[in-house]
Amino acid sequence: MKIAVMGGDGFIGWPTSLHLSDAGHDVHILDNLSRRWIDTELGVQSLTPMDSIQERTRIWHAETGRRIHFNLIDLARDYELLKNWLSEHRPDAVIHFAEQRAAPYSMKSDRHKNYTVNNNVSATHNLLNALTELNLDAHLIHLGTMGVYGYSTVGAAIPEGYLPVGIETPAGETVNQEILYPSNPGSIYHMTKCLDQLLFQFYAKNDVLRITDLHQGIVWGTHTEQTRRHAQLINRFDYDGDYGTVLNRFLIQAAIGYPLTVHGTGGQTRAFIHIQDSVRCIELALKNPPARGARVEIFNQMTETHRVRDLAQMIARMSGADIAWLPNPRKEAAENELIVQNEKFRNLGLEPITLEAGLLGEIVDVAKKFAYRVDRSRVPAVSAWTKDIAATINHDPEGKRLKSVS
Ligand SMILES: O=c1ccn([C@@H]2O[C@H](COP(=O)(O)OP(=O)(O)O[C@H]3O[C@H](CS(=O)(=O)O)[C@@H](O)[C@H](O)[C@H]3O)[C@@H](O)[C@H]2O)c(=O)[nH]1
Repeated sequence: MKIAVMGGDGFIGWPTSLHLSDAGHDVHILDNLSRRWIDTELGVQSLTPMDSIQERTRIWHAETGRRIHFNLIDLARDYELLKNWLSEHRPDAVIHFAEQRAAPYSMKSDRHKNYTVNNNVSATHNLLNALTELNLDAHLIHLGTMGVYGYSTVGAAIPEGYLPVGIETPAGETVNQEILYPSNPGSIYHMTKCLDQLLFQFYAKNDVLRITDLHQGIVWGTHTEQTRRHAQLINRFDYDGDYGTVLNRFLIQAAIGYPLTVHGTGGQTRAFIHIQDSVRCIELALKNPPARGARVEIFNQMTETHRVRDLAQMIARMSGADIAWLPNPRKEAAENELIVQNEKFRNLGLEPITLEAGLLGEIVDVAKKFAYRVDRSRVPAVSAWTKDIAATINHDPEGKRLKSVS
């Protein structure tokens, strides 16, 4: 297949591009390199040393003989460029990662909120609009988030995208139907993914686009089979307070002797998936497109759920690290349960990498190896969800804002 990977220079886009190229597909990356600019804005860098995208694709070609093509295109701003590219190349599938994906970054300031909404919603809409205008029947796979469901569960399992409901008619009969699971975003970033869902629903109905939306949990790990092949193919690894996700942050914190930064009581339960399984799921989705005219196909792309404090305690036991119980910079439920249905990928043959089996290897491989590259001052998460919360947590130097360390 000819596949366009929008955002193919990012944390999941890059290993996905390699994985699909390795599987024999003709891969074309479209990316505006915004993650690299945001690193510069924030004054942080990936834990792992990353080469330019041109250099990465050159090494891939030297290693495998396969070409991955790179196009510097901004989906949100360069509509005509995007449309011209799609018109010329007419890909069989488009994988859409080209969005600002960090919740803390999206909450940093009014400017960051505007950027995240404008970038994410425009990128998604431009893509849908161009596919429709060009009459291009490419399967669109979008990387969505588990966060669209929210975390105020009532003890019931979260279905894969659609909720069966019974509505009573005036005649007293019950009409059964399935509706898109009610959105309940916890950040501006998550809100943009909820808006994406509506855009998909409309275009699938109105213009019979074939769309798959992957509601992914928190990704951990950094290597995939292909990124291990050469030092310069390595994936990025974010550890800073804005882009670092919880488990990868705990791993690097343990490696550098920094107390594990648990927000609040650590009672938040979240869904997780290893990066290797994430790229496998994307390939499975690619092989199983919805029919033309079908509703948006939705998968829950996660393999395990864990409570944040349980993860911290597990890593503390394994590594001897301390745990810091911090005031939570986010507005979120202090404690929640989370049960998620994920049978669709399991039925398609996914055999997940478990945390238990994979975790130690990740600590040794990546966190310890590159610990010397960490800037400790960039570890704290200082982006606050409200002005009131900001007043209580910001401007505290390392260590001083720890409520307690155990
Ligand atoms: O040092 C930290 C960092 C985070 N947390 C807590 O861990 C939980 C998860 O935070 P996270 O930063 O790992 O994940 P999140 O902000 O939800 O976003 C990440 O995970 C999402 C999937 S999900 O969480 O919505 O399932 C993806 O969509 C996003 O792109 C990705 O950045 C939150 O309760 C947070 O307060 C800590 O206790 N300590």
